[in-house]
Amino acid sequence: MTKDDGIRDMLRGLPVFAGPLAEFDPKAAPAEPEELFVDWLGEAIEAGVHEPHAMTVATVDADGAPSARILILKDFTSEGWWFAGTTTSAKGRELAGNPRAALLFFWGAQGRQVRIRGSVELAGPRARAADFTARPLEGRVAGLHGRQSQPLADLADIHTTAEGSRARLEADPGLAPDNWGLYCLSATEVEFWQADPDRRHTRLRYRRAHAGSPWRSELLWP
Ligand SMILES: Cc1cc2nc3c(=O)[nH]c(=O)nc-3n(C[C@H](O)[C@H](O)[C@H](O)COP(=O)(O)O)c2cc1C
Repeated sequence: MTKDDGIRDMLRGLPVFAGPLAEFDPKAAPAEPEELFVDWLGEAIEAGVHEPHAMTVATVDADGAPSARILILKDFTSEGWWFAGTTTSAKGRELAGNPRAALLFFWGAQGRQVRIRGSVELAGPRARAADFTARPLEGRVAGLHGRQSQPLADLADIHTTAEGSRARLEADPGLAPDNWGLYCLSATEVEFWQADPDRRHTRLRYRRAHAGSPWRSELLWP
């Protein structure tokens, strides 16, 4: 047996949909996906899912090449799903060039994923600064440099920069980097996926032409 065979066997031996899984009756689903998202998020929190507000955010670069990373969901309002990071990071540059993204929530213990697609808008300067200043001190210390996604010459630079940032924030707690970005994704497509131990998974997709138009939903083959 080669080393590769060992990895394949290990992977194929891992359980999936081990449960106990959540249940989902699409016939009882609300007319709008926002309500169902809030229900599922609440159930993930209640079930003790680790970081249930962490989501994969996928963007594309100027060549159409996709890129994905985990971000924290900062808010969910009638406008959409909010997240934050710097406007000069890879994701910030990609969103400036193509303001569309996909979000993915995976709540594995319940056998659930929610897939969201839509357009993204950058909030205005006051909302962006307010988002930064509302962060816990450690988050502000870590983010004040505004150099997210730039090459780092030496690990020690993180510590010296953090010490400098802490001193600046202690002197002026209202400081925020100019390139702090707060983004809102307005969805045109939201799909709820519920695993079934017998692999008869349930998929319910909502779509609408644009924000403000009515949602239509349909079941999909798993
Ligand atoms: C659990 C978790 C939460 C994260 N939350 C954020 C976040 O809210 N904002 C952020 O900019 N990066 C966050 N990150 C780091 C990103 O995944 C990523 O490394 C960073 O945003 C740079 O990505 P980019 O180079 O594609 O712009 C988080 C990472 C993890 C694992």
